[in-house]
Amino acid sequence: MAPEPTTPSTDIKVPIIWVLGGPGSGKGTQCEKIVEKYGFTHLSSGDLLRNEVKSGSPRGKELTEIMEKGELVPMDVVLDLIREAILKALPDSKGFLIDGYPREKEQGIAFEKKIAPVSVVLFFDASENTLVERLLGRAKTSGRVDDNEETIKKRLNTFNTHNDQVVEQYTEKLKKIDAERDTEAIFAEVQTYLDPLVQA
Ligand SMILES: Nc1ncnc2c1ncn2[C@@H]1O[C@H](COP(=O)(O)OP(=O)(O)O)[C@@H](O)[C@H]1O
Ligand SMILES: [Mg+2]
Repeated sequence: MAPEPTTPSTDIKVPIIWVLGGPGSGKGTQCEKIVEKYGFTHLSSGDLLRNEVKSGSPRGKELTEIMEKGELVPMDVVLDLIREAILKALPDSKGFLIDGYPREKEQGIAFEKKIAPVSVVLFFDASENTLVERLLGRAKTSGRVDDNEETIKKRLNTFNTHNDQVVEQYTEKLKKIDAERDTEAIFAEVQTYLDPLVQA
């Protein structure tokens, strides 16, 4: 394997899309549809973290404790995992969907500094009632340690504390999308933001 560059990978020419929204806002659902149409590489920070946990590494064990509390894991860990995954997929990728990252203002700044500038920020906006309802529905089948009522409340609280500061850094790039609607209506709007990125 080639050694990792120590400066931002200025050779990333494909679009980078951040997918933001509270837990249960439909990020994963929309990313699936985006992958199907655009063939982008989907990287969910949550999945990367959960895979690290499964690997049983010391880093994974530390993460389990934090995730069970519904808190945010240290920024460098997430960014390293995302960076490794991007570099690995880069040779064949048409673009990257970064699902659930950044969760904090500093994470966004660090990403653009260490990896590459973001092309578009999709923010799926839904009320707290909607989020809780959907997560309790997902809990029946997901098997996720954090899909229970107590942790859900903490995750929503964590999200609400940080998200405003994340999104207020972006103006033109930020696309705030009403995520209370059905999946197809949301995806129709999503396409209006992504189509321009892939036109020659
Ligand atoms: N637009 C929608 N309308 C109703 N339910 C939805 C919608 N989008 C997603 N869901 C459901 O809500 C739950 C959470 O969706 P998910 O995509 O996993 O959210 P996230 O990745 O943002 O946490 C899932 O059970 C999913 O099927
Ligand atoms: Mg998800």
